[in-house]
Amino acid sequence: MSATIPELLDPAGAARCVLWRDPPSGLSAALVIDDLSLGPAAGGVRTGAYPDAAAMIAEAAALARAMTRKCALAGLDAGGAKAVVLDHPGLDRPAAFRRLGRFVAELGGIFRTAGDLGTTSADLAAMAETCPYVHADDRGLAEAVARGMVACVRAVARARGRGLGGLRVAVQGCGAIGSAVARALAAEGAFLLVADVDPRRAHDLAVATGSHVHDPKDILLAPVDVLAPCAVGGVITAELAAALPAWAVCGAANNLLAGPGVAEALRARGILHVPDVVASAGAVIEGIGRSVMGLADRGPLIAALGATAAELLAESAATGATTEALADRRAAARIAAARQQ
Ligand SMILES: NC(=O)c1ccc[n+]([C@@H]2O[C@H](COP(=O)([O-])OP(=O)(O)OC[C@H]3O[C@@H](n4cnc5c(N)ncnc54)[C@H](O)[C@@H]3O)[C@@H](O)[C@H]2O)c1
Repeated sequence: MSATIPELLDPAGAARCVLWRDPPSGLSAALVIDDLSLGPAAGGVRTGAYPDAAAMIAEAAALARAMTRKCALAGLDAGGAKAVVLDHPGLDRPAAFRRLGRFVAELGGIFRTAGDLGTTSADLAAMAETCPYVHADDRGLAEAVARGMVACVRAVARARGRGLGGLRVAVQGCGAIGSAVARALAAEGAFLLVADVDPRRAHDLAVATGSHVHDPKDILLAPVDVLAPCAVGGVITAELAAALPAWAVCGAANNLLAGPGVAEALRARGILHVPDVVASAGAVIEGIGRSVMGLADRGPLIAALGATAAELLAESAATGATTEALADRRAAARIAAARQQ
């Protein structure tokens, strides 16, 4: 990748990028702060293998942009950010995450963080030893995502005159989020197929929820009502959108559409789509609602995600615009209003 750092960030936004290195622990990390118009920037720490620094920054920038939209849509006093940590054989995880915590603490609270794909509970606990701006209760955050997802899946079901009982849902990914989502949907009587590239995780979740394990290679094409991708992003491509048996897509994986034309491909086929910036917002509502906004009860904001999903679906049906475009417009309007104050 030969792009410069400014080219990797959102050209319309006021993004900042910080690179951190700590040779003794093997830490290499990038932070992108996308927007601070509504308050401190919120976003998790993702840990993964990246070919180079440009790839890390590009991923952080795309995820930070999505966090800005997510916070704005959820009514939070927060902007968006994302940190990514390079996973490699020389990474001393406890030392690296303690060091990362100190780096984040130096920012004085403009970046509020938690877990994300590939970052473990132990990593977060190590980070929280050195940083007061880490929400280390990843289980509580996953349960908050699950509550928001249930509200959004209920909204798509209602749009088809259905309830959650007997609804067939395919859940891709049985990690922190996929597990919590599957448990919550199973408790509401949904019929679940679950899949993970780690067969043990899928098996354990299926046993715990009374659901069925599906082959991870074709879970996206499973003959279900609702597809719920809860693993990696970019899984809904234009080709998949053309072939999808499900009549709705509602997943918590961040940036789950592979490109800008995919939302329209789904809409053109009549597939109901809840943008992941709405469906997955439970965690950031829980974290920011408590630590920044001082809300004793974050439940109403999480429940409101279902109402937002229903409004976007209804507006999309009435206007022909995609739910993704409508969500973008709402988020941009709230941020523009805040910038004028
Ligand atoms: N953790 C949070 O608070 C949070 C909040 C909102 C959104 N999200 C998003 O939810 C998604 C999952 O995050 P998580 O925290 O559960 O991560 P995780 O690392 O705990 O779990 C991810 C799971 O997906 C599996 N997986 C990876 N690729 C797969 C594939 N191709 N097919 C099937 N399974 C696959 C992994 O084996 C793992 O079990 C991510 O996109 C993340 O950005 C996370």
